[in-house]
Amino acid sequence: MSYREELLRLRGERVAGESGRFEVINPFDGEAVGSAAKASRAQVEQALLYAKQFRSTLSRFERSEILRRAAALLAARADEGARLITAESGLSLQDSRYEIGRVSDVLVFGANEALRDDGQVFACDLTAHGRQRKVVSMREPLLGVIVAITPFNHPINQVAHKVVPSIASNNRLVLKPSEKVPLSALWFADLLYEAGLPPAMFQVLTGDPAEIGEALITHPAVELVTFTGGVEIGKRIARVAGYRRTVLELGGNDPLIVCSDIGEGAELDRAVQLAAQGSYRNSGQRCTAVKRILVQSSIAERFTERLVAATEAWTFGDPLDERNAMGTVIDEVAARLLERRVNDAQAAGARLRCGGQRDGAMLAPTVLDRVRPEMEVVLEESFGPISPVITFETVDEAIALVNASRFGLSSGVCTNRLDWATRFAQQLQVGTVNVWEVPGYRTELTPFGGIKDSGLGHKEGVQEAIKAYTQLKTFTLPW
Ligand SMILES: NC(=O)c1ccc[n+]([C@@H]2O[C@H](COP(=O)([O-])OP(=O)(O)OC[C@H]3O[C@@H](n4cnc5c(N)ncnc54)[C@H](O)[C@@H]3O)[C@@H](O)[C@H]2O)c1
Repeated sequence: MSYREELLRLRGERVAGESGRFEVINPFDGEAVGSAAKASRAQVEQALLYAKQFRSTLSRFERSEILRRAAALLAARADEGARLITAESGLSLQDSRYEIGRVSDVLVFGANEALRDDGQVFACDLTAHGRQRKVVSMREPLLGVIVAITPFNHPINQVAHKVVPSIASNNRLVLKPSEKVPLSALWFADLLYEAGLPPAMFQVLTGDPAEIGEALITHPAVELVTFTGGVEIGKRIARVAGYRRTVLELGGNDPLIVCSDIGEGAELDRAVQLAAQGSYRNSGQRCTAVKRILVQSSIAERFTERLVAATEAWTFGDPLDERNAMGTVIDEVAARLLERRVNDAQAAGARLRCGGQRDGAMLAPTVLDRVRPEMEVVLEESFGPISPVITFETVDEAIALVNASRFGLSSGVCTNRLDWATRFAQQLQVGTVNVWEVPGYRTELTPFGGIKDSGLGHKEGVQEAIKAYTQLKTFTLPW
């Protein structure tokens, strides 16, 4: 892949950053993939004012067509997009291709939702003091600008989940993508412009978050800040955002709970596959990756043996090699942190069953058992390919273990007992309970998001994001 020298997407033009440039490094081989512009605070102001003065008059049909054309362009360039994601993130091509498929779904759902008017008509003669009137509800785009800030772990899909609902609802959005993976966000922006998107509806500012972060969050033109990323930055945004809407999608520490009623036959293998996929796909860097595996003690040893076999069969290495299921984590600093947590857990009594080796930003898929809840590897979000196995005796204990976490994003449950599945669904303090699926299972359309430190309960997913990006106005009529 040739070196990409990128510019801002500002006021409908490609513009150099007033604060210089930064390099984007391939985490696998340490080579520079390209460089991106550092926007200045003055350029943040320019972008926001340009967006603020623009009011889109695109019809539902026109917005839907832009998104459909973008989906067609993406399909035609899927390989190019996947290779760019892999080059700047170290994710395997298998993972990157999967991500492109998800982005396509976001575009298609966005195109469909753009055509859907969810306005309601309410009769008013429903009570003794009612009257012969009607209340009609309708959605309008925000008056102010949307600012979106995205993390590194799904370089294009995180961006798609912000901008597609914004286009579908006729808003204007300014994006600051992760400085670790800015190139694929800019590539995706160009694809949307080519599909006919007016540039004022989507601008991209790359740069140093320490320099431009606060300006993006506090400028008076900004009505909504939508952020996906870690808890620390998310809470900081909540503190400084002031009187404006925020949507915060933060970290997770999701469990896969494996109950003994499934036995030790084929269903145990199914649970093992879910554990491995949930832990290692996307290099374990999903907010909803399996970060703790809770196994009922009577089947724990058989489960762990088979998980070790599945983990040793998980291919990893050069992300561009199509045979490898897994590439690197985002950088060596992240890999070293994971390695240290694995070592600390061992020192505190956990047993390393396989993996644990690190080479640069590459951490081998790793299974630990005899893990206790107070070990850092499970107490904190460990954003990488680690399967820590914790045992439990009763359903009550499993629920208490999950709920003791400060996170509350999603969960997966392997049981065939409806009474247990129902208890988990009712009592786990999380945004999602997936029975016989990984915690990360979702469609791009459906509501998604966490509680506690994982978020304030505002949901994403194309449909919910459109709700967050609009104001619901009512008008009443005398009939
Ligand atoms: N809940 C979800 O939907 C979801 C999805 C994916 C990832 N995540 C979380 O994201 C995290 C990993 O991503 P990350 O390491 O890129 O997260 P991060 O919090 O380090 O960075 C996220 C974004 O915030 C920006 N940022 C940093 N400092 C800022 C500041 N002072 N002001 C404004 N913006 C600032 C970064 O540049 C980046 O664009 C994990 O915790 C993961 O769980 C959550």
